Amino acid sequence: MSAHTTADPSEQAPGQTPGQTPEQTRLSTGEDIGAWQTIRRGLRHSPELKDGIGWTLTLAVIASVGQVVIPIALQQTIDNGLRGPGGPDPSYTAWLALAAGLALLVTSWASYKMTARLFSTAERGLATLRIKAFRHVHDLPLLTQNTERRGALVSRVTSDVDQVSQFLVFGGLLAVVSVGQVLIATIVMIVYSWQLAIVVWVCFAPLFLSLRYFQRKLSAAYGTVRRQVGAMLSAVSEPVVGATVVKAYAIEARTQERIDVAVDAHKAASTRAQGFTAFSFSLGGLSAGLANAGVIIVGIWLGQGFAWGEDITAGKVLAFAFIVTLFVGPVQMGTQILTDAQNAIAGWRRVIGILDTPADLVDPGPQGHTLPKGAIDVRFEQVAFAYPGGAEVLSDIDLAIPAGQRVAVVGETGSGKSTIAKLLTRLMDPTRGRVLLDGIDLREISEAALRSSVVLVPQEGFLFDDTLAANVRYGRLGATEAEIREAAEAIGVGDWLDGLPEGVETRVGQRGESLSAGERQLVAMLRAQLADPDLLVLDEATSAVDPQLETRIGRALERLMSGRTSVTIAHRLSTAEAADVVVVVDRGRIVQHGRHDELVAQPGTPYARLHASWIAQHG
Ligand SMILES: Nc1ncnc2c1ncn2[C@@H]1O[C@H](COP(=O)(O)OP(=O)(O)OP(=O)(O)O)[C@@H](O)[C@H]1O
Repeated sequence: MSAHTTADPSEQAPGQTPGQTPEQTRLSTGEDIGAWQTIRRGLRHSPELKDGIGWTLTLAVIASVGQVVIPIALQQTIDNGLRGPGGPDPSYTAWLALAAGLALLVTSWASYKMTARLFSTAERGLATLRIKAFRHVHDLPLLTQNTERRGALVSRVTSDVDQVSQFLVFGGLLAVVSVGQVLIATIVMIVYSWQLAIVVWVCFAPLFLSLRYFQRKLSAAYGTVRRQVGAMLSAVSEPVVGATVVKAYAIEARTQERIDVAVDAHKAASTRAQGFTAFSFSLGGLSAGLANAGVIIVGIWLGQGFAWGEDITAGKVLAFAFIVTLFVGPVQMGTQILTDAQNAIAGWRRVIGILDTPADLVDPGPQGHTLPKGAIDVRFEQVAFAYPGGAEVLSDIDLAIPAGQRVAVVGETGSGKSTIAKLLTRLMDPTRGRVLLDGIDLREISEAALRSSVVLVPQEGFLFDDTLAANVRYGRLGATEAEIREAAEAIGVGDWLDGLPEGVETRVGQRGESLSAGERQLVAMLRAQLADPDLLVLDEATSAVDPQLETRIGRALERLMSGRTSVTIAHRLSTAEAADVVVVVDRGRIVQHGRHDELVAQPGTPYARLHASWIAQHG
């Protein structure tokens, strides 16, 4: 199969640094979704986030109201308990202290409950979002998945969701409490002295007025930060996946350079975003300082009866100083929340972007056709295919394969053989024409029926880090050990299984590294045999294995194909020789079709040339 099929696009774009946005991505970036729309849609995707919100808000209000108990108690103690008309009143002061203590207990309990609830709701809601996004990634056609760098894709369902979670737990909590505190602090300030309340609000006005501006700046800045996190993860994960190549070619320095560029790009984006935060935070500090000074100066002025004839008490001025801190804290925190919110929204957008990307290989579902059991006949009718943004790589493909026939597809590298296999197994749909199985257009066959009747055995079947049995069961979930054995006997690999240290329970290691290349092929065949397809599409492995194993693989293949229609992308002369029909593909077109001996007898044709080169290589 061509390297393009599974290669990461970033590997194909040497000029592109990891810090750059991969422009070829076909996954929606979500960047055109507005902030409010993101929140609305995010909540729709994770309805759990709204569960019990009423009670959580009530707890938040209790927690906020409790905050003003101290300044009010202080004012009452000073003005009525200590400096009351009849002198100090200890029992009144004691009652006040008791009431304040009780209020504080309730406030702390409410605050604890609210935090716990926010934590669990946020985690539940976001777990759903993560699962949904990940499922959708599975539904996306391979072609779309492969346009996004893997690290970036992973970051969308991991670190991007984490940002949302962090914000919802901490920022969301603080936002609720802060708004409550500002409102209550304002009410209490107005009750105590509307003039001092105006002083405080005037000092904070510039900050409030500039919030919208900062929000826009921060939104853009954090959009870049989230993108760079994805780029950084791909830059790091790629060399880990390709560690063998990195080591074999001693390209650690170049790889490190790519990582350094990605890390630098991320640092630059983060620093820029935090610059805005620092500025708005300082503006908050400045406003707070001004408000404190203003309250004391104007308070004393009013207290001395210099202005508006107000008679403000010492208790009120002191209470005011406390209330200003209640007001300042949340407002300053607000700027931090704004920052977190922008980071979270940028992350949320990218997750929603995944969900927005259409799964363009539409599954007709239960309404779709199923295929009757038994060997399948295949027809390509005027099929053409172009990869997105590229020229046609297959044109005018007409091919009829009767049920049970064994077909070998041959051609030069890059001629389009693997593309035919991908169309036949509906990993992609043709840009023109139709592919029919038993006379039914592939697009009308339900995905479940298709996958149970048609199996693709790729050149390098991916093995998961698990036991051999678990890997083979991807062919038929729930297959018993006896069924696995039966399948192994059917393709003649039972004795090989017995020879493994722990039989079917032998662990295969990451990507099957504990097995040899040839053994991995046997596992792939066993998996296919267990799946029991009616149409088998094989991309013949090119890796050379020892002659004994080669014979065993050949025999297993032979048995695997028997009684089924099979289409093999052949790289070996022996496979073409053994096939009922050989199809020769040249530059995206079928140029020859017939039995091996007929074709080889046509000198000067592409098949004759291929044949000559096989003979030259293998004698
Ligand atoms: N994902 C892709 N995106 C863009 N072009 C692609 C992609 N995959 C393959 N191609 C192009 O399509 C053409 C046919 O590729 P294909 O993989 O079908 O060839 P092949 O005959 O199977 O080659 P090989 O024998 O080397 O595996 C080639 O020109 C290739 O560059």
